[in-house]
Amino acid sequence: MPGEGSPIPIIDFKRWLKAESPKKKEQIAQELADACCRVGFAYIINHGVRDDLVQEAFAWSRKLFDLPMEEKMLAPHPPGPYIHRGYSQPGLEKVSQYVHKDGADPNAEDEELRRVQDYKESYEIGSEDFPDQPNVWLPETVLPGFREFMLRFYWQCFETAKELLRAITMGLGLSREDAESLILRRHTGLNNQLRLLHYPPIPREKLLSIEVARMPAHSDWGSITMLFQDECGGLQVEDPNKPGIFLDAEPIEGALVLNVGDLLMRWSNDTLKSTLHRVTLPPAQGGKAGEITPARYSIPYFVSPDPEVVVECLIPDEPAKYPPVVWEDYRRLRAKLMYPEGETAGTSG
Ligand SMILES: O=C(O)CCC(=O)C(=O)O
Ligand SMILES: [Fe+2]
Repeated sequence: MPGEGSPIPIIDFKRWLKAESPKKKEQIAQELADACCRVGFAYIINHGVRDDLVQEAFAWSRKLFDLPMEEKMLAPHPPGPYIHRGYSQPGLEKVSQYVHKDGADPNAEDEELRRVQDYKESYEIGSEDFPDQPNVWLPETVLPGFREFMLRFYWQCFETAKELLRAITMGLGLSREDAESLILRRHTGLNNQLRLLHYPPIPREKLLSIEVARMPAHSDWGSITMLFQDECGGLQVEDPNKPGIFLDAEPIEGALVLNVGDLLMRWSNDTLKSTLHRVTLPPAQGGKAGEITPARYSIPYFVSPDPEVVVECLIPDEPAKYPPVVWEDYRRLRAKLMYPEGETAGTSG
């Protein structure tokens, strides 16, 4: 069975959602927090997002990316890195762990980073109640029902996200009251991001020779990420015991992949790990010359606090490893080189 022997633990979240006693809840919370401390990643089964909704989300995603380019371009990602919504065609977004250096020329840094393009396309969706990041929708006639479904899915995912956040923070030792006031209340759902991702088929050699990438190694920036992936495979997670070595995080039917982002790492003073991960060749392929790697679809849901929230060490009696940071400032710092400054979808790639 995929996942067997993997250092990424499989957690049955029904044991939290349907726990008969606070003691049982505590147990599962500790298991989850332990996975987040050791690996930063866990497979979550019985997570509470209904399977028919997940399947429908993938069906919509396929429909969206199957549209002709001119139609997808009716919902273009706005110019520059700071508003992250709408459609990005292959080559527009460049994922990396690189952070803009003060005083450096961002154009030169950007050119260097973009030598290897990410061969993927994406569509980003947020809540409708957040004017700083307005959604960019396709005209309803192009994909009738898409908008309504995606917003419903967004809020469904948030229900599970809140429970996961609750369990992780209580597993870390926070009282229920502290978990609510310090973490949950700062995550109203306003500022999450639902991302549809499509990695088109590509000759294996192009990925092997790093002529192009699917998604290079990076940590996620926010609090937690819930990832739904199709059966293709290709997600890899850095081995917690061997830096630089990446392990396959093979898809497990019905499971979502949970990972800790930079903010929970900072809040917990590095107790919780924000682990590097990437998307590359799927495992166990024949490797014949000219072989084409199949298309891959994935749907991450990034959970973040509200923009003005200050993130600082919550662990008592420990010297803070990171200075306090406002989430929106940190997001901008990480976003700066992901999209060419001032360039809009359609003028790149
Ligand atoms: O496509 C995937 O499986 C991973 C996506 C991811 O890591 C991201 O978008 O941050
Ligand atoms: Fe990621």
